[in-house]
Amino acid sequence: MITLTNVTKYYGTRMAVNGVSLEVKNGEIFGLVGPDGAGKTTIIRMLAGLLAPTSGTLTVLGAANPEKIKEHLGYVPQKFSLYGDLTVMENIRVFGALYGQSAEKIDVVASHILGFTNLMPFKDRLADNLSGGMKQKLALAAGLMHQPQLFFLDEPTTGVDPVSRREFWQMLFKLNKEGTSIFVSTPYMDEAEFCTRVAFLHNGQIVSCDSPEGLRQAYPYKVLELGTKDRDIKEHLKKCSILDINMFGDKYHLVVEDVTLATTQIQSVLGEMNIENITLEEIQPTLEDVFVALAREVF
Ligand SMILES: Nc1ncnc2c1ncn2[C@@H]1O[C@H](COP(=O)(O)OP(=O)(O)OP(=O)(O)O)[C@@H](O)[C@H]1O
Repeated sequence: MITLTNVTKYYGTRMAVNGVSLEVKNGEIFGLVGPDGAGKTTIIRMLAGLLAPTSGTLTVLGAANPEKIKEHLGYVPQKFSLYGDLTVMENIRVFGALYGQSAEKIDVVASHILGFTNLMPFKDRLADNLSGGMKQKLALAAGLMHQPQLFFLDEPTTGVDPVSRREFWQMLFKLNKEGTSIFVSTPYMDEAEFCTRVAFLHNGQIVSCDSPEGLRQAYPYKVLELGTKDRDIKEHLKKCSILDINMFGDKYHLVVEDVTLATTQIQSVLGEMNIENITLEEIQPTLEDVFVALAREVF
């Protein structure tokens, strides 16, 4: 469905994408995950036919130039422009018309898509008056008006609240189940869990690419989760056999090689300091743990 072979992209002298090769299969929800500036937008724009690689080759739905098959591609850019002074339905109709569909077809597809995205009750609301999450849903709806086979979404949930993010992903699952392949970029590690496969991008390079389960299995360490109200924990645990300490919500994830040794050391240190009411248990590494470790190796 998508292949990239040794694709590099420069903007002037700045290298944004550095020798990326990957393959995405029909039916996937493929996630491109990485921090700001990693090169996610550049890759998506090349795949959507809006930018040409500086070197390397790519194919999308078998075409070497995605521009030629754009009627089969959907693309929701990071900053999607809706018409703020038009209603939800009017926006949808405009995007349908842009793709050259007849008025009758637009009405049929619009009803389906507004139902699908739960936007029907808001069809007469001005786009400017929608919440951030609803604006993103409208962007998705607009991008679906020509019923693409392959859908590119560039950070569709950035700046959207956690509940709306979940709803948005439910929609992507539904869309995928109906047969649309999805290529989505996100800076949120928790969203990587929702993808069939994930490529972690760092400084324009793919550092790792696998299923969430595969990425977790390749993780070479163990993770202990420590719950404590103490906020100087890094300082206290300096002498323990811990490779890295990262905060996750109100807990700490301690990266260790030997769970038994580290547990004994941590309990002893915290006991000596009279730090009480702690919880300490080994947990499955999250993808965030995996990516933090990968990023550390790269830095
Ligand atoms: N038009 C441009 N001219 C020059 N440099 C650019 C241009 N667009 C992007 N870059 C640079 O290329 C690199 C990759 O940018 P890109 O937008 O693809 O990353 P990203 O992962 O999508 O990040 P973000 O979420 O911040 O957009 C960055 O260093 C960025 O500053």
